[in-house]
Amino acid sequence: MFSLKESPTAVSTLFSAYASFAASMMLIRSMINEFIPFQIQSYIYSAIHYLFTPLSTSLTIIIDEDCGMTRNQVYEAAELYLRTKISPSTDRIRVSKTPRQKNLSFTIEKGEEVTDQFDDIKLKWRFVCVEPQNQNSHNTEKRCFELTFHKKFKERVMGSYLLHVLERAHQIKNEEKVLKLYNRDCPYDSEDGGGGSWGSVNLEHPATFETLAMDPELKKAIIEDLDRFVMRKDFYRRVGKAWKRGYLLYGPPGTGKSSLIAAMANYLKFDIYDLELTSIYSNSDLRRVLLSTTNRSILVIEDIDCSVDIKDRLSNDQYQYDQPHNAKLTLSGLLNFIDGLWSSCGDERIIVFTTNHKDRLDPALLRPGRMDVHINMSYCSGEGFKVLASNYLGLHDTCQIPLYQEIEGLIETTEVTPAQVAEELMKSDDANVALEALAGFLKRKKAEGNPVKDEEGVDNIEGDQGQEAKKLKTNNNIGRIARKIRRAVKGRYKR
Ligand SMILES: Nc1ncnc2c1ncn2[C@@H]1O[C@H](COP(=O)(O)OP(=O)(O)OP(=O)(O)O)[C@@H](O)[C@H]1O
Ligand SMILES: [Mg+2]
Repeated sequence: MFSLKESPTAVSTLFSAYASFAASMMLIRSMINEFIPFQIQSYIYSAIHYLFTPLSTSLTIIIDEDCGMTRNQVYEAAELYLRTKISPSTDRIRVSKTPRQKNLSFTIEKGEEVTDQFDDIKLKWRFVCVEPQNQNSHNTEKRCFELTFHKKFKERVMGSYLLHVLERAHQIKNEEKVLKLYNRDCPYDSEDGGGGSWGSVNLEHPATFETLAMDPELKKAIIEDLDRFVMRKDFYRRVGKAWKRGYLLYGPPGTGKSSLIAAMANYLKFDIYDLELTSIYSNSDLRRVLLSTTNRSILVIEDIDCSVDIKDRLSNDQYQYDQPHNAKLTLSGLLNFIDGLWSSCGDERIIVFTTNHKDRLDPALLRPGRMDVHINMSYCSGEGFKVLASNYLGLHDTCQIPLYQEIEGLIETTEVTPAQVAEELMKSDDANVALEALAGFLKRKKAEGNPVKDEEGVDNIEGDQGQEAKKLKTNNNIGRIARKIRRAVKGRYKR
């Protein structure tokens, strides 16, 4: 060992050795350029490069922005994923926001690196942009991500890690998605497309399954049904059915039918298309409107019993669809129409009909198998009141409130809708005052002689209508309906 300080002669020897090595390399290079054909030169250079470069232990995956004409989904996923990995050491960050995004989004700038850890694997991401060489060319810059890691983790990165990136990106996209409420009366929004027939506003309905006052069993059954539906892509494909599901929500006004639709949309992150059948004048119109709806959406037709006059308007259309000559398009015809369209071009579609009068519906619509799930949205129950008291007054521990127990008893025997209960609870921020108001309201209702439920929750209306009303209005029925739905759903998927 020697130190440079101690031995100036050693330094000069080192420099002269380096100078003669550099001179010989230049000589060899100029001889190669002079005497060896160009094609062979590149082989020689790559062989020299191979000999003098130490064997690399790392592997780099290139993820280009585009694959041919289409966007590379892995690139898109990486872009979203890396937003969550920006660390304090990152020097430059880009910020953006589109109308479809709830929050600002941050991305790394070109040349920046981000590190990640997946179990015991250390990974390094780099964002690379290559400017077009010719400034006048129409080519835009080429962008890609480089993902570098130790070679020994190749299998795990290619399999589990990249899948993890895709899944996480999907979650982020869902969390950030601004849901849209499409309506044909809303002003047309060019950014949202919709084939020119739908306008849209942001869906800002705050209803969620947590805030819905419903029988807990029924709520659970609906959530399970939705979960199963979205996970059954392969099932629908295998059995050759359109990947869609129909719900019929029925019950008196103010029982939460529209709120349930909003809760479903918020839960699934599906947009809502609110279709007024009265605004449709022909089959071709209907087809155009339906074709311009997107996948992962809920098509809602409210108050379907009030839309019966569609029969006459649709029957005059010159483009009769799947209908015998002179036949009128019925509600079931409309459903066949939708089925036909969606089995050829729609995925992950939910259709919801609502009505206050199930008894007025076309029997074809109520036939088993027509709408997949029938949900009775009924009057407020004790369980429903609990949810509303917690939502509106923040009441959780209610054992100490005698008035609360009294109200629970009154609600079980009086027909009040959740909307009416909510209105009373909003009368004061003081829980006691609000509960007083509600108790007074319930007592007045009872004294006014509103149909009162008997012990089994069946009211005392007589006659045929009464029979139907009994089914509609029975609070205690909800649990049974929930069990029925579960059984029906299980049976359906077993088959
Ligand atoms: N089950 C419920 N849970 C929580 N809030 C409810 C419920 N039902 C009604 N509400 C409250 O009452 C309001 C009206 O309810 P909603 O519009 O959902 O009723 P609806 O059944 O669709 O009525 P309609 O038959 O008139 O369309 C809601 O904005 C909500 O505040
Ligand atoms: Mg409604």
